[in-house]
Amino acid sequence: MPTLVLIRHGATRWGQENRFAGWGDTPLSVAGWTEARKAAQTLRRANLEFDVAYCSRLLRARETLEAITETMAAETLPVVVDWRLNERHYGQLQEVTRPAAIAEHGNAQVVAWRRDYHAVPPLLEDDDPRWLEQVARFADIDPTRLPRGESLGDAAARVRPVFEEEIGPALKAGKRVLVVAHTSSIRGLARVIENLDDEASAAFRIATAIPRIYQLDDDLTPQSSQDLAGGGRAGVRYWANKLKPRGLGRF
Ligand SMILES: O=C(O)[C@H](O)COP(=O)(O)O
Repeated sequence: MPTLVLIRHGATRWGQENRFAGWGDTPLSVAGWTEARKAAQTLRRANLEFDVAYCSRLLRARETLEAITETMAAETLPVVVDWRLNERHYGQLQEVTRPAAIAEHGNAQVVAWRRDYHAVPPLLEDDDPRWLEQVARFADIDPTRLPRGESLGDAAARVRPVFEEEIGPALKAGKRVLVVAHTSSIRGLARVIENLDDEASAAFRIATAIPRIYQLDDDLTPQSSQDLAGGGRAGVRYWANKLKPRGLGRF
């Protein structure tokens, strides 16, 4: 039975400061490194091993994967780094603290930008230093393909082909797959895997550095999902979710 594990990166420095991160390249905080290593220990205790890892190109995801492979003594794990697994692009909100954004735009607007599936935050403009830095950081990608700000739906549409063209075929080929990404790129993957509608997609949440394990059938229809919380002496604790049949929304 194909097994897929999704992990959101560990806590970050900007997260500590309550800043919108998006495509901004904030590193893990000390706590983030610690929780990423704990996630790896939890995976080891659950006897999970991988044949390939897919990772976003943002530093916080790559550092999380580094912590996991070091802790699991799996440094030779093949890794595919794909910018399409990056976080949803937060446009002009990137680096701004949530309180500052609310002070400028009002709470209702900020809530809509965060959780309305189709709301697009203000886009980065050509002369914005954040855009210029992004174009330099992704110099190998045609800049017309790079987002300047995305809705949750835009990000999900960007992520979908990574599942359909890369992760799905790897699973069908019998590979055990680990994905290290972000709230909204994982939201996009969960939308495909669990067949979520817009409302359920927008409501989707995943905690930092808590592995989510899907058991899939050979058609990649999920049979169960589990959030693997820390172990301690009691051993690994699972929160198992019985998935409803496709089309009935999120369990
Ligand atoms: O990009 C970010 O800052 C977060 O990963 C997601 O932020 P949100 O929960 O405010 O959408």
